[in-house]
Amino acid sequence: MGSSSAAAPASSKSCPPRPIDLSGRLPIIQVVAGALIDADGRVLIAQRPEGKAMAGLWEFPGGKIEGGEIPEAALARELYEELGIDVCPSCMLPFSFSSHSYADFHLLMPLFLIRNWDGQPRPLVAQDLKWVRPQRLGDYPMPAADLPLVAMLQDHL
Ligand SMILES: Nc1nc2c([nH]c(=O)n2[C@@H]2O[C@H](COP(=O)(O)OP(=O)(O)OP(=O)(O)O)[C@@H](O)[C@H]2O)c(=O)[nH]1
Ligand SMILES: [Mg+2]
Repeated sequence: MGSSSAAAPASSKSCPPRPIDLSGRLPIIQVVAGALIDADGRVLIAQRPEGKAMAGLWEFPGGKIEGGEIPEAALARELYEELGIDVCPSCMLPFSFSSHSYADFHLLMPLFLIRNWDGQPRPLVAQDLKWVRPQRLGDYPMPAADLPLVAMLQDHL
């Protein structure tokens, strides 16, 4: 208090590089994703279809939040459209989120953990689905925004 020195906070020196664009030029895209976890503790990932951005990469099922939707409603809709399963919003456990600048948009994506659903997931949109042990998720190329989420899942599950 009262000092005019403008020393940077000590923590700023140790901040790891993060892919965030602070210029304000990027539109924010709000997406919601779910990590389905089966009885063996494996996580479901889906391979993005040909013709879409980031085709071939593996991701957590989900998609863009549409106008007026809350994240849980959007995720229930996306999981029905993409996997043919019914998930009750109260079974979606908020886990973490990604805030990541790609070249042309900034992604804001909450990730929910889901252990209960009705139906058998089918690749209605994805090229392929895989149930993967958390420690093996690194074997599958995923979008850059997902990498911190994968690390958190590996620590948590
Ligand atoms: N669903 C999902 N999208 C992700 C993940 N990671 C990530 O960067 N994204 C990006 O979030 C954006 C939204 O994804 P999406 O293509 O699934 O959206 P959508 O299901 O509504 O499809 P649509 O826009 O063709 O209708 C894409 O640019 C996608 O690459 C992820 O783990 N899951
Ligand atoms: Mg999608």
